[in-house]
Amino acid sequence: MSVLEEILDGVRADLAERQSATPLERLKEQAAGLPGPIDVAATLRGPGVGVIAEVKRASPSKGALAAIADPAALAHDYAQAGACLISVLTEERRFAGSLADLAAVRATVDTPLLRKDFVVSAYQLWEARLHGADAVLLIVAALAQEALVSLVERAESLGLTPLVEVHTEEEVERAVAAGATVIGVNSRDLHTLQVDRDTFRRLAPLIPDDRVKVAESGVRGPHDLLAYAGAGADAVLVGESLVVGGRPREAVADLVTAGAHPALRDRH
Ligand SMILES: O=C(O)c1ccccc1NCC(=O)[C@H](O)[C@H](O)COP(=O)(O)O
Repeated sequence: MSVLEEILDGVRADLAERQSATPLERLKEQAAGLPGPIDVAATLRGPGVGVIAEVKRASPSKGALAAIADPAALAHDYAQAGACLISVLTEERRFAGSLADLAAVRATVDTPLLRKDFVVSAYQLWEARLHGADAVLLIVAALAQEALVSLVERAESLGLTPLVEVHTEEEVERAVAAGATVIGVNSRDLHTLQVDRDTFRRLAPLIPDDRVKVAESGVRGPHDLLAYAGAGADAVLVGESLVVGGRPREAVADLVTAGAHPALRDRH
């Protein structure tokens, strides 16, 4: 069984428990009257190359990364440093995240938020909405095409922007066919966990120019952002290097400065 399949097994088991504790109808009632999410595709089309900063405590590839006692304080640092979107991992077993983290971050920053999880059901979209997300990750490798199309539509109907993640040529085709507006190329292979930054350079030309292109994983500093930008990225998603370096605010600020370079300003 691959790491991704193991993660998905755990996600489905935890989801079944939450669904039996709180039926979908109850979630919908709780979400009624919430302010509408921000249009994250429009945010990512802003000038320069945007920085999506991730609250990431642990990962299957590295184990524990950082003891983040106060995810809201970390997100506040990210926001102050100019991150255009904050990604909050909510998967509990392998990433040590939670929906409580997402809600705490929402209560603290106005920056748009991405619920970063392994979404397999519309129930998780309602949870995302209820806990303050503006966008949700949908991983093509984790979903059959019918489910992907349905989740893209359901997310958009709730005002959530789907960030549709791909890692292969075939997955790019599936994301485009599903109508994804924002497509993330993950340089990390979710089966082997190997990071190959060249993946973005290979796949980006296959993504139509009217879609937003996000380069995910493996950003160690401004030089990697600039390399992804040179290959056509509109934004980069960064986790590990921000939380292990001990200077998250400065690390995001350095990336934001690189992404705002005049040569990158009018690229959209
Ligand atoms: O990070 C992992 O080990 C991982 C393993 C299996 C599935 C997903 C995984 N990570 C999710 C991500 O895509 C990253 O958190 C995100 O792109 C940031 O990457 P990085 O900057 O390399 O931490």
